[in-house]
Amino acid sequence: MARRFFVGGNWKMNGDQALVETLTTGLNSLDEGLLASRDLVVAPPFPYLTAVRTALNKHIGVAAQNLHAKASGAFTGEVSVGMLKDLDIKWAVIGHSERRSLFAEADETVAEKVGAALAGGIEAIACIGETLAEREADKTFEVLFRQMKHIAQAVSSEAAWDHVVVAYEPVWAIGTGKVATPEQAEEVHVALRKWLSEHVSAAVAAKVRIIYGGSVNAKNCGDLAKIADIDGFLVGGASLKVDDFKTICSAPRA
Ligand SMILES: O=C(CO)COP(=O)(O)O
Repeated sequence: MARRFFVGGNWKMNGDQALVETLTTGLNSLDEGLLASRDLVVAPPFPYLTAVRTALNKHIGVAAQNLHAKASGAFTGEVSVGMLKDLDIKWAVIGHSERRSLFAEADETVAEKVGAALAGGIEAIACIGETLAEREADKTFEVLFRQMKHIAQAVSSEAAWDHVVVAYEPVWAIGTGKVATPEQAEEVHVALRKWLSEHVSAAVAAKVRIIYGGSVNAKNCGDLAKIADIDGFLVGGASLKVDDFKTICSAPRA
């Protein structure tokens, strides 16, 4: 069965109430057939989650950009899975490279968060990606497979993989304007699927969505969306521009 195309918009620490209004109005005007056939998800900063959830058409999902693995307690500044569920937030971006590099999230922490999200009924957009130095040192696959291994250990069953989207975001392509070529992204996506087939199962490898993130924009999304192994996008900067993001959400497959 064809994997359902997924487009996520990660606002990062950007936006305000005016953007909430502009973006939600714009996305609500997308074609109903498109909304029914794809997963479109936006990840605003925590303070805007409820406003975005309330304003958006129910066919469009809302994601947190992070969560804490513990259910509650003395964790100042953190947000639990239960709180997200309470606000009707069904998705979370986990292990984004900015969390890993700027907030010292180790593979183990990312895995714990993925496990907590799945256990609590939140769909995980689990991010992996190599830095430029790692790519240049020929360590791309070593790094990606290590990150995947930790994530895979947190997914308790084949069925649980239905609630995981893997986002391949090469760090050198994030916010740099240097998009991976369709061939570079395809090479990695194919390798990740092979890894899943060998280390999890052929069924999981066939069904799990592997999306690409890193300088995706309204111009380059068309070529990337044609690649069979690219099941969608995680978009940063361009997700803040309503017309560009709508173009990306609508990018035709082959
Ligand atoms: O990090 C990203 C999405 O999570 C990608 O960001 P850019 O699209 O701004 O490169």
